[in-house]
Amino acid sequence: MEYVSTRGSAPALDFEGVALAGLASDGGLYLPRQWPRFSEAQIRGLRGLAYWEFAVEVIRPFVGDSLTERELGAICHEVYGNAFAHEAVTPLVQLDPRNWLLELFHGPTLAFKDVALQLLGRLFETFLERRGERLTIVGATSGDTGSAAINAVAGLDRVEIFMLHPRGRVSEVQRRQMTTVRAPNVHNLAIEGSFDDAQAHVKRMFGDPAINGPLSLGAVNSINWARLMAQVVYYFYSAVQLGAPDRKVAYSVPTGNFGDVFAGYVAERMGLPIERLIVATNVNDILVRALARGDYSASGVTPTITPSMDIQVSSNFERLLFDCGGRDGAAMAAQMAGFAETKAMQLTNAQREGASALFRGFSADQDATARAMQWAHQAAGQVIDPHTAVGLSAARTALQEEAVDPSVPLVTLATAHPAKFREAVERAIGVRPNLPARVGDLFAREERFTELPGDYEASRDFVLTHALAGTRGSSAEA
Ligand SMILES: Cc1ncc(COP(=O)(O)O)c(C=O)c1O
Ligand SMILES: N[C@@H](CCOP(=O)(O)O)C(=O)O
Repeated sequence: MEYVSTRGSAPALDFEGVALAGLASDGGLYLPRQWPRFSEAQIRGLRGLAYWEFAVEVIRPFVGDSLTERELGAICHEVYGNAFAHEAVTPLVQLDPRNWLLELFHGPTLAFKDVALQLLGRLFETFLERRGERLTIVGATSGDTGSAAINAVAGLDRVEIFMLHPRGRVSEVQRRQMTTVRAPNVHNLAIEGSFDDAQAHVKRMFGDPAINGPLSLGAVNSINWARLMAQVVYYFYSAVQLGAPDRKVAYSVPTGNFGDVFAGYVAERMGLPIERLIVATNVNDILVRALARGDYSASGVTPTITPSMDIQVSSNFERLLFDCGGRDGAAMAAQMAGFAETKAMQLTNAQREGASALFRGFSADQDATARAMQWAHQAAGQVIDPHTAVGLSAARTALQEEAVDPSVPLVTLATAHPAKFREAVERAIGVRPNLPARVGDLFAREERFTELPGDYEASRDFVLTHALAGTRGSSAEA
């Protein structure tokens, strides 16, 4: 399998190269040159497999020669046979005759990010060991990617991780899950600004020879193709349980960086009968506007009770625009250069038509989010987190507005455990969810992180000096 950049000028790479490179050298994002296709018979053949076996089947075409069959099987078995608290890994829960939840929060850090990052950690280990190399990971988080990535790579000999989060804009549980990890290869940086600022710094580091040269940088954000690949698996797993390929399925996906919902798009491209993908956002609704009117223009980020989705520049939207817009790398590079300058762009007709064939966008404000938490609790006895509630609110709106075929099951992705956002949950439904025992004594452990100003150079220079000096774990002053 060969991967190409959305901006056309970076070298094509194999899976191992893409997993280690993160962002392409031209600033673009890697995608498979062609989508692998599963026939209906192949999809039917997945029925009855355990999650880890599903993962092997769905992931295999993307991995190509980078892993042997035996290596891929061993990694998937180790990750999905052991690291999750539910035997089904991502169980389905029925809410009413039409609505389902796909629970993605049974991993070690209680959010959907674990599903991919537990795998990515093992892939890094395998590839770096094989090459005899080291990797400096730079990541940006609005809370969940950071904790899941740190959990996945803490203690690995060949990896050093620097995680930037926007100071004061993640939940306390999310922050503690990052800052109480004592492994010497983990560095937490709390920067001034929003998640978008942190993400912009990280992307800039990949293109900055002052740092990506002396250090070999790697990514754990969804700019890394391997993240999305692992997320495709649970679309297949859930759709097959609900009757695919003989029955269509629709999904509502709480969305920020457009990674999770893009994985649904990939599943559809591979032949899974997905009838509709609902892009559910909070009031930071650039994606809803883009899908409705072709207007992708970023304004400031409004803090909400769904902080992980307080995002206005959605990395993976570029992957969709590239794929729907005719895969023209030069045109995509020009379009993204315009956006970098003006923070606004208009989708082309091809991009709009391509996207609207499958996607619809709906946003939920704070009241609608609280109402969805209340409905899930009262109607189905389910305590859900506010991000999931944004997805559920959008799902219910989509049904009312007939944006989804009434005969297909509609699955909302439950992206985080309610205990990660227990203040917001308690305010909405009067129930304070308990933290599962697997997160341990989170509130008794000492926090360690470094506060930095919001300028790019402060973050870059911190990473550079600490990684080059090899002072593992020294970012622990605060
Ligand atoms: C709990 C939660 N839900 C939803 C999202 C949005 O997912 P994506 O960024 O893949 O669109 C995130 C963060 O990314 C998250 O942490
Ligand atoms: N909500 C995310 C933001 C980063 O998204 P990613 O999927 O690109 O890693 C977070 O929790 O950090």
